[in-house]
Amino acid sequence: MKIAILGYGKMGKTIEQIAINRNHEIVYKTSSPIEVEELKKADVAIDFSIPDAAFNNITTCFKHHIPVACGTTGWLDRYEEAVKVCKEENGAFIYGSNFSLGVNLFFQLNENLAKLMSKFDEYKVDVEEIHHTQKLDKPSGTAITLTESILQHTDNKSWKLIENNEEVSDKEIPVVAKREDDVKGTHTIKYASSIDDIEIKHTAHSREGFALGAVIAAEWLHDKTGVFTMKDVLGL
Ligand SMILES: NC(=O)C1=CN([C@@H]2O[C@H](COP(=O)(O)OP(=O)(O)OC[C@H]3O[C@@H](n4cnc5c(N)ncnc54)[C@H](OP(=O)(O)O)[C@@H]3O)[C@@H](O)[C@H]2O)C=CC1
Ligand SMILES: O=C(O)C1=N[C@H](C(=O)O)C[C@H](O)C1
Repeated sequence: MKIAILGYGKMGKTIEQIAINRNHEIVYKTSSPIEVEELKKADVAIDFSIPDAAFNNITTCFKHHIPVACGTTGWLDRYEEAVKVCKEENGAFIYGSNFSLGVNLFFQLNENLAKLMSKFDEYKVDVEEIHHTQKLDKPSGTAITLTESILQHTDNKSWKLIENNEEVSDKEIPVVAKREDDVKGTHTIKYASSIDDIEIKHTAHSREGFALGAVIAAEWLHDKTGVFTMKDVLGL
């Protein structure tokens, strides 16, 4: 496939290496607003840019009928708008807050655990994410996906970002975001009671899992139209 990489930063560069190893050709890579004539050389685009750029990048892809896999986080307030444009343009779109196989399995584990724990009021849940200090958004997209899934399966009503030990109400899930040197991405879900704690945790050791998942998603998407998630790609 001919691939356009929108956002040639830490992830864009890792994606380039993995795509080349899988015999794809990178026909366009940019860290600036899209030049349409360059984009049109591609069969598929992969966006790992910045929160302020993702919506324009992906809707430009829809308008020019280039399928797009987007991993950029921190722009999700415009997700429904993006889906609408995709449908109007008969485009192809997959958004994943986290493209790694391990995290997508962890999403399933989190959902199953939330269903089980919803029957036991004595346990209070919290979510913690740790990332490198260059990350622009907080909490991480992955932490938001995990928390939204817990909300769907429990009596909790909303979540709250905790930065300075803020209080939370009984029905709020605290989401703690920490920034430490070069941490690639660590997510922990903890159910705590006065007697014991139950925790599940995913630790990324490198960016390769995210990048491989994104390339696999782009391969899967490139001949389709519609709006998809990694559950569709992985058959979960
Ligand atoms: N879904 C997933 O699996 C994963 C998602 N992510 C997400 O991917 C995104 C990128 O992460 P990462 O690579 O670490 O970040 P980086 O900051 O390393 O890369 C972002 C790149 O986007 C560039 N950029 C700025 N404006 C535009 C624009 N208009 N169009 C295209 N590119 C632009 C930046 O350029 P400049 O530096 O010049 O501003 C930079 O090169 C983040 O939102 C992150 O949360 C990260 C890992 C996994
Ligand atoms: O910015 C990152 O690095 C990461 N961002 C994604 C997120 O916000 O969840 C995925 C991964 O954790 C790495």
